[in-house]
Amino acid sequence: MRIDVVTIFPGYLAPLDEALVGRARRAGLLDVRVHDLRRWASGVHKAVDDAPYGGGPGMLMTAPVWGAALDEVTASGDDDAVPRLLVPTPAGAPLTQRRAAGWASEPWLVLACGRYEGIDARVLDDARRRMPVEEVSLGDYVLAGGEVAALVVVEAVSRLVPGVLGNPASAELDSFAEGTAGLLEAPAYTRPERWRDLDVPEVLRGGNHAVVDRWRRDRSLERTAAVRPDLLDALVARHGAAAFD
Ligand SMILES: COc1cc(COC(=O)c2cn[nH]c2)cc(-c2cccnc2)c1
Repeated sequence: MRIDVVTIFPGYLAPLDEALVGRARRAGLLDVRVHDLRRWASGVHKAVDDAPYGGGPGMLMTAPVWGAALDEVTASGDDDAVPRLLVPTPAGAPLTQRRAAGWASEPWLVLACGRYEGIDARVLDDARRRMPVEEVSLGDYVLAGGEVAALVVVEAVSRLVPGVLGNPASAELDSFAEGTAGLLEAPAYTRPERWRDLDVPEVLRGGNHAVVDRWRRDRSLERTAAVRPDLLDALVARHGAAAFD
């Protein structure tokens, strides 16, 4: 999978050289390219922003700069390959595991990192004429730019790309993955068996997998009911009382 990230702060994407994503890049599983948007800005100041029409606070990133950048980045694929353009923004649809899983099977993603108050709307309108475009929100808060959100999206997607995770089964049992039917993960333990007078639950130290699975399911239900009752409502709506089996 190829992932391009366009930003005025390339250094913000340095963590993509580290750990899971860094290893996957070096193993040739991911082709991640970071581009400095100012490459496509003109003039001595390489301006990428201007005042919003209609007034309002702050500045917006201009269409000509983004248009030139996306034209070059999205034209650099094999033959006539077309990427999916993802734009982190508070005005986007929520990032979910399901959406990340869908993107993990795409051959090519481009992430556009907004700064200031955002990007001239015509940039996405124009891009939609040539490629799929999705706006994605990490949550109901405002960041200073899309770079941190891009790191989240790249990591959430990359760990689902075949071969990237050493143990693919762990992705199956993520919270929110289909494998756990949308419940939060149960508390987990490892050695030592006793630590600061706290013991690992007895049931986990036995070998009975059916009993362990039941215990984990019960703890997941408890935890989900306590912190995410909305997920439980969705589960019951989907499966009825069988959700608690
Ligand atoms: C592309 O347009 C954007 C992008 C971003 C960066 O992303 C986030 O903040 C975010 C992504 N998920 N949740 C939050 C921020 C603004 C923005 C800034 C100030 C006022 N209003 C909007 C605009």
